[in-house]
Order: sequence, then structure tokens, then C-alpha cells
Amino acid sequence: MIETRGLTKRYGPTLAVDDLSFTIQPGRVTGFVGPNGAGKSTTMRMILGLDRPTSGHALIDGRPYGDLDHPLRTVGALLDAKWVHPNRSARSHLRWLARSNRLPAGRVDEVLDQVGLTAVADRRAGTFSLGMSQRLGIAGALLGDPGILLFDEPVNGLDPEGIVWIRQLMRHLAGEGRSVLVSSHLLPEMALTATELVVIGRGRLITQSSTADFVDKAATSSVRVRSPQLLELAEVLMRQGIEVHAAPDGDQTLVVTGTDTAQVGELAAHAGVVLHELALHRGSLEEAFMHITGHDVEYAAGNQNALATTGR
Ligand SMILES: Nc1ncnc2c1ncn2[C@@H]1O[C@H](COP(=O)(O)OP(=O)(O)OP(=O)(O)O)[C@@H](O)[C@H]1O
Repeated sequence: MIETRGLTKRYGPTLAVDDLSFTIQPGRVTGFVGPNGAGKSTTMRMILGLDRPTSGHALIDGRPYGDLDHPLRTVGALLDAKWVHPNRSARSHLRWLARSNRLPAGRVDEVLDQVGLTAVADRRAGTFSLGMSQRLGIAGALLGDPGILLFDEPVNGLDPEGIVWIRQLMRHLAGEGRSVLVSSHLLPEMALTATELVVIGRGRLITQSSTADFVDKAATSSVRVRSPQLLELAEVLMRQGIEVHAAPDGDQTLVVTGTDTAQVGELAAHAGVVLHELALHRGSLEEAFMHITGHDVEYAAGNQNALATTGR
């Protein structure tokens, strides 16, 4: 379990992390979501004892990272995939890591196999693609078979195959009962990977909830309905006080909010209105994020990699 309480980090005038409190439970993948610059990396570095909080604290299984008896057996992390010495092979890098942390040498081949790097284990890490480097970083995180894992933007720069692989690995690790915290500014990706979300903006906690609740509460669902008798349909719905809009992208299509497909279908049937399409459009995680964060997305909008501009 990871716990932060009142975690705060100030760099000169910049309040990078501001009074952040959250708990990361075992057995699930928790997405740590926020725009670029929201404070995700700084928070993860403080959890791992690489940065000292200005105030507050971060605990791993109830203790600060620095007090852990066997850090690599307790928590594994992928922060920067390119920190490996470029002249070292993947295998010798992991052997060095195992030796310096008193981990059994046999783990090296196991984790190489787990991340699919066995065939290139003796190649210099400097020749690795970003995807291979990410896999090597993950191998390092898994070396001590820790119950807690932190991954900072693990899918950045990966090809679709690599993204699917990481997604499945995270779920698998959580399925084994580990706490998995994965940061990303890519909301659609987090919607597919994480069952729990910690959402931050400008260093502050915006919300912590299950992914499903986050979307349900924050994003408005709407009903899309196509009919050759569009005006009649609109009148029928409006008479019930239901809000209708013309769909921006479709002829003969209305977007209806504040109701569900059943009510629209039944009202149409009673009025003898023919329907060609009746579909529920669920709000996306991105819409939910924009709805909840408001100014935090505006804050990110100038950044080309930011939340507001990702995905669709
Ligand atoms: N070492 C540092 N010195 C000064 N400012 C820093 C330092 N590290 C981070 N910051 C600032 O703290 C804020 C939070 O940065 P952080 O990297 O934690 O955000 P992030 O959510 O991880 O974003 P990204 O995905 O872009 O890394 C930013 O304004 C950043 O410029």
C-alpha cells in the first residue's frame, strides 16, 4: 500500500505538489492522471525517496522509502527508461542491479523472460529502441518481486503492440495482488488500463475514485437518435421537457440529453415516429476530465502533449 498525507513540494516559486493525500490499494491498477506539469513525476519521486517533500509525507507499507529494509523487494519503479548505461548489456545491467541489492542472480533470466527480452539480453542497452528500454526498465522494477510497483508514463513513445503488452502486464501484476500505480497524461489509455484513478491538476488532488464512477459522475451521457420524421420526434420529446439538439455530424439526427434510450424509444413509439437509429453515447474519460478539472485543462491547453489535446 502507498499512502501520501499532505504531500507538498515547492521548487522556488513553483508549487509542484500541493497538499496531496491519497491511498493506493493492492490488487488493482491505479491510474495517476493529470496534464503535463501537474506534479505526477515529482510525487512519484517523493514516494521513492528521490525528492524530499517540503512538507507532508509518503509512506510505503507504512514506512518512508528510506526506512525500508529491502527497498527493491518492497517497491519497484520505472521512472526513466533511458538511465541504463548504454555500454552495458541488458543482462549485465540486471545482474549488477541484482548483486547490489542482494537479490538472487536467477531472477535476472526470469524477468528477462517476463518482459520478452531474452533474445536480446546480451545486446548493448544503448542500441535498444524506446520500447525495448521500457521493457528493460520494467524488468529492473520486477527484479525484487515487489508487492508495489510504480510506472511513470510507461507507454510514452511505444508502438501499439508495446502499449497492449504494458496494459496486460499491469493488469496481470495487479491480479497477483500487487499495488500498481501508473502515471499518464493519456486518458483513453488509462480508461483501458486502470480500475481506479487519482486525478491531479496543478499539484492538487482533484478526485480519487473508480474509473467507472469518475466517468459516470463527470461526463454527461446522451442519446443519439436518427429518424426520417425528425421534426415530429423533436416536438414529442420537447413536449416532455426533454432537451434536444441537432447532431453536428449527422443528417436527420438528434442528440438528446437528460433521458435514456428506453424513454426516447417509448415516446417515439407512442407517437408513431419511425426510428432508424437509437444509441446511447457514454461520456468519455477525456470529457469527464475536462468537466471536472475545468481550469486545469485550460492550464494545459498551451502544451501540445497535454491532456486536452490527446486522443481524439
Ligand atoms: N527539479 C525541478 N526544479 C524546478 N521545478 C521542477 C522540478 N521538477 C519539476 N518541476 C516543476 O514542477 C511541476 C510539476 O512537474 P512534474 O514533472 O512533477 O509534473 P508531471 O505531472 O510529471 O508532468 P510531466 O508528465 O510533464 O512530467 C512543473 O511545473 C515542473 O516544471
